[in-house]
Amino acid sequence: MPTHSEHLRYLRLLAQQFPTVAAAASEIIRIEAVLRLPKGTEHFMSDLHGEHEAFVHILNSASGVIHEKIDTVLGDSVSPAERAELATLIYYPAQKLPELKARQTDLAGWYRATLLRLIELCRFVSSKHTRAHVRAGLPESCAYILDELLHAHFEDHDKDLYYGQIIDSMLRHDRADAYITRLCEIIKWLAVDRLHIVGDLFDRGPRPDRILDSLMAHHQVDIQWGNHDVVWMGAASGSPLCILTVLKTTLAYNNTDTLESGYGISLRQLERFAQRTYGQSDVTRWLPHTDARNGAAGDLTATARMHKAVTILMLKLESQVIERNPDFHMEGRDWLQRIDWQKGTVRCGDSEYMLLDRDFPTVTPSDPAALTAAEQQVVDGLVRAFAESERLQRHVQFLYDHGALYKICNGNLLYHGAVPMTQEGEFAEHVYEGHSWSGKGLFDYCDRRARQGYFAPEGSPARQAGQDFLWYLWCGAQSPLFGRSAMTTFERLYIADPATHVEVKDPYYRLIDRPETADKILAAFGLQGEGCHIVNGHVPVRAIEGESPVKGGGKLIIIDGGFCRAYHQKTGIAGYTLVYNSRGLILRTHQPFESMEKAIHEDEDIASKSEYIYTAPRRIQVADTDEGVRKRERVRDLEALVKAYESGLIPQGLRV
Ligand SMILES: O=P(O)(O)OC[C@H]1O[C@](O)(COP(=O)(O)O)[C@@H](O)[C@@H]1O
Ligand SMILES: [Mn+2]
Repeated sequence: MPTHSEHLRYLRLLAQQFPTVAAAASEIIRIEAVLRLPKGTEHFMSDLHGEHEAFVHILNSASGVIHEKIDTVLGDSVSPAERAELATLIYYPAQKLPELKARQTDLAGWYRATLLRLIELCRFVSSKHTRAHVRAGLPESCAYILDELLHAHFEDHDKDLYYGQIIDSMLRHDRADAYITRLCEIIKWLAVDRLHIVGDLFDRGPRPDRILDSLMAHHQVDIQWGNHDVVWMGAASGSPLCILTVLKTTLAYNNTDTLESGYGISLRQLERFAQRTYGQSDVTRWLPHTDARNGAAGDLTATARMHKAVTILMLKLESQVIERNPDFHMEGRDWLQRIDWQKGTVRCGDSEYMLLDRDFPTVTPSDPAALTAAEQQVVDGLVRAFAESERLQRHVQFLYDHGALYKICNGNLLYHGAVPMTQEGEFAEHVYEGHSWSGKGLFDYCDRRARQGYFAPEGSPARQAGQDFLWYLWCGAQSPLFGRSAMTTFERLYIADPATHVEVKDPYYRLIDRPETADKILAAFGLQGEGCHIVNGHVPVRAIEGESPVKGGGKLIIIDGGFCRAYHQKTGIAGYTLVYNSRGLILRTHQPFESMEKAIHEDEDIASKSEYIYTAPRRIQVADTDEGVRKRERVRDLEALVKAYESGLIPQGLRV
């Protein structure tokens, strides 16, 4: 609670902005009007995994929201094919506009019809917003005309004539393309207020860097980090182990483009080292995943050699990190210390297994975690290249600025992985740095440690500890971003017995089938009530086996977007996204996306099914949202200011 004098000081500051009773009162009236508007639409996606084309399509189409608006506004008077064409134009104006223009025999007529349709649509999507909000988002060059088009009244004059005149003059001055493009952008902007990304932007798919560029251009986005994101954040922070881990996945998916073209990180030095060291080795086991083997045979062999080189480097650095972090309790996964170099076997759990690859030319058995001089050089070069990639640094800075381990927004709790639990359904306790953490406390602790890896002073022990923790968040058994017993990368590469490949899910994933688990988690994060839900990513939903993404009696939804092509066979469906508008929470089920090429030229949209999983008892207003809480506080302050004016405590018209 502020003291009386602090409060007065604050009111005097507010008085600078609203110097009279009239000014303060009209601001109160304006805010109260906004509070009664319907809540803006939120759009949720997760597990994008570098599939930028599918991501851009879902983003542009707002998971089908745009198409629905078109259907509502234009209805049956316009054919389905023309509506689909208009939808494509809105999604991809730069690519679709030239194509459509080239096809017209009466171009002026087409311009008129298209502009009129876009204006109608724009008026419809702007109806939930105040005029000031819409005006603030209009590009300066077109602001005046667009404001006129969107807000003109036609009580006493002819709308068609008025629009007709404006459009004619746009055509005469060759401005129609610019206005069409602007209108398309505004429709997308107004249709979705806020975008939530529930983790895993990186890995497997080709261009996560392009996804990040799109997100950075978005008007309002937040990110809940996934395990694949934190390891890239660790890599950009300068953690050698995180760098090798992201390289391992990148090479296994033959995605060197992400690094070389996307981030300007050259793999030449690594490639030469791999050629020198493993040139004579059989690297068949190290070839990229079968569905990622596009490229010449020679290139694939070079990739396989690099894959092997980084894996062995990764194992060495894992050994070092595990040793210096007893808190992680990962000694059982310190593989290089568990190998019998003479016999060529490894101890996994209580059993001994033959190694499938016994070729370790860079390992000294007495000190297996030590890097050779040549390996150290490769690692140093990579650390420098990651640090010097400006684009990667910009992207990771953005992930820190707009991201967190979890988010609470308008009654919903969003996180990527799991809240670690005991078999009995209690929040599991974990001791780090001598303190025990669980539930929300564990999430807050992990968030702090993740930031430490990037923000603690260069070269400090705190920074290294934070980076080690970023790696733990990627694969640790108690990491809320991972939620599995172990990441069995080593076992899959080196041990034939498939029983060792199993990753056991945290009890959380069983317990979320019960409604009380979701309620317990929500309560721990300070949320309760009908409208509160948990939005979770991370695990592909096996729709093919009848699994539903809606758990906990409807309180928890797993929305792995299923963008990852490599997983389509497992899920039998592309995935899920969520839309939360003023009427409730809508689950969208999407079929796989073919390509942007097809979407643009054949108007092929992603087929989606949509179902309400929560219907609000009445239309949700801005007043019911987090923004509404802030606005109501503002109203209270302004009312106090009015009182202060009326009682003479603060003189009106005061300027300092
Ligand atoms: O299928 P891939 O790409 O080889 O990777 C498998 C690994 O990915 C993981 O599933 C983690 O990735 P997700 O966060 O996307 O689930 C690990 O549990 C597993 O070891
Ligand atoms: Mn994940």
